[in-house]
Amino acid sequence: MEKNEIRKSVLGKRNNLSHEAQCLKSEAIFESIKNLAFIKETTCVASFVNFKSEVQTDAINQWLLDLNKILLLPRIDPSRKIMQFYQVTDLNQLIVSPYGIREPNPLIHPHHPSHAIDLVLTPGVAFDNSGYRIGYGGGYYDRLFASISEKVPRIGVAFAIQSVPNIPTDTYDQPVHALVTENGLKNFKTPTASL
Ligand SMILES: Nc1nc2c(c(=O)[nH]1)N(C=O)[C@@H](CNc1ccc(C(=O)N[C@@H](CCC(=O)O)C(=O)O)cc1)CN2
Ligand SMILES: Nc1ncnc2c1ncn2[C@@H]1O[C@H](COP(=O)(O)OP(=O)(O)OP(=O)(O)O)[C@@H](O)[C@H]1O
Repeated sequence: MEKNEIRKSVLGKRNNLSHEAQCLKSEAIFESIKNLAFIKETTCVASFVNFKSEVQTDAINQWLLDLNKILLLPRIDPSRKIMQFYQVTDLNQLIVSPYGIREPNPLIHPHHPSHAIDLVLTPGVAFDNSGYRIGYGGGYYDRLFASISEKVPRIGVAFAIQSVPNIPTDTYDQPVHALVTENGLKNFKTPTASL
């Protein structure tokens, strides 16, 4: 299947999860993330704010804040095709962007350089058995991963129904090192992954 077909098919399945199933699965994913021992060693975590039928991340983000992590959330500039991270300390201060994602407000949230990130919790539409991912098609995470060290752990956060056997790859595609779903954490055999 081509990327676009996979994107459509997985989004169809994800949109079909009941609200209750989404909540329960998101809670299970949060529990798995809490059990990741190496999070203790991180200072600066790039996370995301769920939109549409994605895994709900507010509880995860609040937990990171409660642990005194530097929490970075993304904001995109679609005309320049760039994504930047801002430090957020209060999730109530996010503002809704024109395409409907809650994002940091650059007027009050400090911009943070991406080289300071030491863990990336990564959204996605589909992930395959090697860690390759399909997102919403902007290439924002591919560009982020190309610009930071490969040693920085990148963990996909998704429902198990978003796992697919194989995604066709282009030269710019960047895999995640692991995927956390409601069934737990799965590590991929990537050259630099060591979780
Ligand atoms: N929760 C979350 N935040 C995220 C991402 C994500 O996947 N999930 N992103 C991951 O990159 C970035 C946002 N990426 C986006 C990419 C496309 C569209 C969008 O509205 N696309 C149009 C079609 C655009 C086109 O192809 O012309 C649409 O879906 O209608 C929105 C956000 C940063 N923040
Ligand atoms: N490192 C890069 N430099 C420049 N352009 C890139 C880079 N990586 C990806 N792109 C461009 O981004 C576009 C979208 O890529 P792709 O369809 O793989 O996005 P995606 O992984 O679904 O989206 P996202 O990462 O935003 O979730 C492609 O047209 C590609 O040319």
